[in-house]
Amino acid sequence: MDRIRIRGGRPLEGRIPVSGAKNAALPLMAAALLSDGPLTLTNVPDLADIATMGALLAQHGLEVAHDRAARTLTLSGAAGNLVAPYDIVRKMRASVLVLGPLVARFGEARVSLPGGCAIGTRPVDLHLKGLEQMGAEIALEAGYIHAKAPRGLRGARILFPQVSVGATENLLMAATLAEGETELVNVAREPEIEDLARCLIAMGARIEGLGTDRLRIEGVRRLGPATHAVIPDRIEAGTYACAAAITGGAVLLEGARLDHLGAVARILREAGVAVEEEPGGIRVSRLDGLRGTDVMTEPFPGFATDMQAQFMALMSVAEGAAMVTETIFENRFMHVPELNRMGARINVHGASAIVRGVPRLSGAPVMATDLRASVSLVLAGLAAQGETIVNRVYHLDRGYERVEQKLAAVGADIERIPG
Ligand SMILES: CC(=O)N[C@H]1[C@@H](OP(=O)(O)OP(=O)(O)OC[C@H]2O[C@@H](n3ccc(=O)[nH]c3=O)[C@H](O)[C@@H]2O)O[C@H](CO)[C@@H](O)[C@@H]1O
Ligand SMILES: C=C(OP(=O)(O)O)C(=O)O
Repeated sequence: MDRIRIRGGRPLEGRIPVSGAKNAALPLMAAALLSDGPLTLTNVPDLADIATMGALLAQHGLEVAHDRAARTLTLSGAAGNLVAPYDIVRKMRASVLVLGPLVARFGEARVSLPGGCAIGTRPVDLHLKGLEQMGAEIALEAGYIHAKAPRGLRGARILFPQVSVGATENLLMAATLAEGETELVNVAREPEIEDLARCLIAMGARIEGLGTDRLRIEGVRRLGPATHAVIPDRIEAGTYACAAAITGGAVLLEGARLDHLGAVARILREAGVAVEEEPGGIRVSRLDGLRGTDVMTEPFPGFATDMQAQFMALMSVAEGAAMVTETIFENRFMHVPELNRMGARINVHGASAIVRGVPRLSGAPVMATDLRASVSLVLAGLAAQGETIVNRVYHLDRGYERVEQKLAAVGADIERIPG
């Protein structure tokens, strides 16, 4: 298994290109099941998760043409096999996003239950209840969700008791081919949802309410071909903003969008980081010292849970204390013991962590069990004195494209050790 070696202490200076968003690209790929295509996606990041979703769609029967150099993915054909097997779904929870499109288009699907993961139990009850409201019959059999709607789905008014990104995406896709009107209320407003809706509209779907917490979808008989550019990855941008800040550097995040950062930009500014939009992207630089700043994760436009671990790494070297409260996932503090091994002073009390800033972290061998926890250790390593080895790099490869190359290009002493 590959590892990453970092020798910390170098301020990052220069430009970092921001890739297309993983969490936008994955549902967009699932949307290809709704038509014969071709659906051409541009600005697709080259990541392990994209390869996994490509393999899932290929085994459903789609033709998947991925031109990595051109960052383009073309998906065409109709699904012949309606089963999403455990072996693929277990690798990536976003696989469950094939459920809505398959049932809406083919009247049936068998999708492995994704199960829990390192950050929490992550049930899919809201996805299933919504599909039931649209007329699907759902049974759980041998670890699989079996959904049937032989006469197709019908429009419904679905009120989400809790904001869910994945359930919004699954039901939005399903509703595009349902008979009649669907109203989705209290939907997630993450930029990835609007990106999906725009692509569906380009395919011929009728959707209103983009960017709001209420989506109205008038079902159509069929969807057609489209070409769509994936939005820039706001979490990758936020991560590299923290990298610049933790090293006392200044970088231009090429292609990043300030309106997609939501509360992340405001909180970084409160912490003493300059965040300014420029024609080519977002410029981030640390002003004087970092200030301990409290933060609570919330659905968009609140502070993203996917930025919590990175911000905690930043706060571990800030002046004063910060309270970091995680409200989305029940177990998303696995980075804490590892950061503490690097000299951080963090205590967890239930859903909150108190971070008491220290003047300096020290390098250590570390590992993490999920994507954002892993990258928070990379950030800590960039600021730490001495050498840090981050193990289990496959977590990073799920969501960060060429992380070591992008950071080395702006002055970090970082390399991948194949193994
Ligand atoms: C591929 C992708 O885009 N992943 C993102 C997506 O995950 P994902 O779509 O899985 O996250 P959700 O927004 O659905 O989850 C939010 C909360 O709702 C709960 N819940 C969700 C569905 C459900 O049926 N029942 C239920 O109880 C979850 O356990 C969690 O506590 O949004 C998360 C929240 O911004 C991000 O951290 C993930 O990076
Ligand atoms: C939690 C994440 O992804 P997933 O939902 O695919 O696990 C993430 O991107 O931080």
